[in-house]
Amino acid sequence: MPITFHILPPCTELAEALQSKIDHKTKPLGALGQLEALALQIGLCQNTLSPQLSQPSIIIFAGDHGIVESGVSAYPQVVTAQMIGNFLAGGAAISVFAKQHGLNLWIVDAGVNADINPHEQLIAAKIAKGTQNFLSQPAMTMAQCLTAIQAGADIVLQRYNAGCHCIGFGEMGIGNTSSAALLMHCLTGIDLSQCVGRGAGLDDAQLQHKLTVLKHALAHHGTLTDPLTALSSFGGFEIAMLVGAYLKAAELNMLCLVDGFISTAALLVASKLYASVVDYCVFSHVSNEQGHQALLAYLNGKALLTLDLRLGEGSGIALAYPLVQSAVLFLNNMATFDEAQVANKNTDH
Ligand SMILES: O=C(O)c1ccc[n+]([C@@H]2O[C@H](COP(=O)([O-])O)[C@@H](O)[C@H]2O)c1
Ligand SMILES: Cc1cc2nc[nH]c2cc1C
Repeated sequence: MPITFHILPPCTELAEALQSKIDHKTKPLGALGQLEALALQIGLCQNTLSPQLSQPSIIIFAGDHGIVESGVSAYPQVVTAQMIGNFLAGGAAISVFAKQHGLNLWIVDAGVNADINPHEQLIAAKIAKGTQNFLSQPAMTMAQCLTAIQAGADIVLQRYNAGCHCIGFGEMGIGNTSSAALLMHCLTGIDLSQCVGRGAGLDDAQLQHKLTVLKHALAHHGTLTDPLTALSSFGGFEIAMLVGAYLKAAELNMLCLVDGFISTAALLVASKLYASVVDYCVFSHVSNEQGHQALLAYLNGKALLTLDLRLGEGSGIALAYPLVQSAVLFLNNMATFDEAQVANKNTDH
């Protein structure tokens, strides 16, 4: 890959000590279930027995998609730019939930088809005003794709340097479930019909049309199995930036929170470049978008929440964040059997 990341699997040296710390807490062995696995993962990612969720942040990458002119979304393209206004004004679901949980929120213009006014929470990184329609040409050039990956990585490095060690990535882009579905099909081999869903809200007939359009796109490009070629052919600028963001976060040993279908498809691309990136990721929820469950299974991911969300914009991350917080808090603050003078499990029979 022309851009290099240095991603190692999390160091397992502390695994035994972390498990022992978890097992000595005042609870039946294993009784905190998935939170125990989460605490262990966070400790391993940060390589410490006492992890911290400093400056937890969500970054939303936004971009527009040329394929929208082929009628694959229930909503018009202009919604992407309008929702950026809503994010910045504090009126979107993610604005409300991020504020509820004390999460910093940043919005990245990765390639929205409009001029966006400067704002203190806006990061201007526009590659172009939307991608090309991938029905008959690549969505972007390879040079644009690499620039976007690097930009996503640079944005994460800035947050890291500002003290952030726990980060989640959301996305906004009318049409981007079409990109995600094609990426999933090309890189997993799962049948296209299993990867294509209703997105922001297609009816049955519209869903059939979307599947037909995406089949035509595949017929034009062929089933691309090289991750960067698939990404530049079918991706959005926001998806390419997400790829760079995940890879940089993993390189920096940051805990990475994953949102819904599109965010997970971007992680799939990243994992085909560097498999260990997934070890740094926590899957916040299973989206209602057709394909997400199979995609999580492909990545061996176990999601924290099943709430039938299909919103994107990092909303599942914000909702799952209190569970991540609870995992860290029990590991750091719960009493051991000795400290609380509680009798431990019988070992004499
Ligand atoms: O996160 C998800 O699982 C998810 C599922 C369906 C739709 N979305 C959001 O809806 C938009 C894409 O839907 P569509 O139908 O325009 O491709 C985009 O802005 C996503 O954030 C997100
Ligand atoms: C209104 C709206 C809000 C969204 N947020 C993320 N994707 C979205 C798609 C639509 C259509």
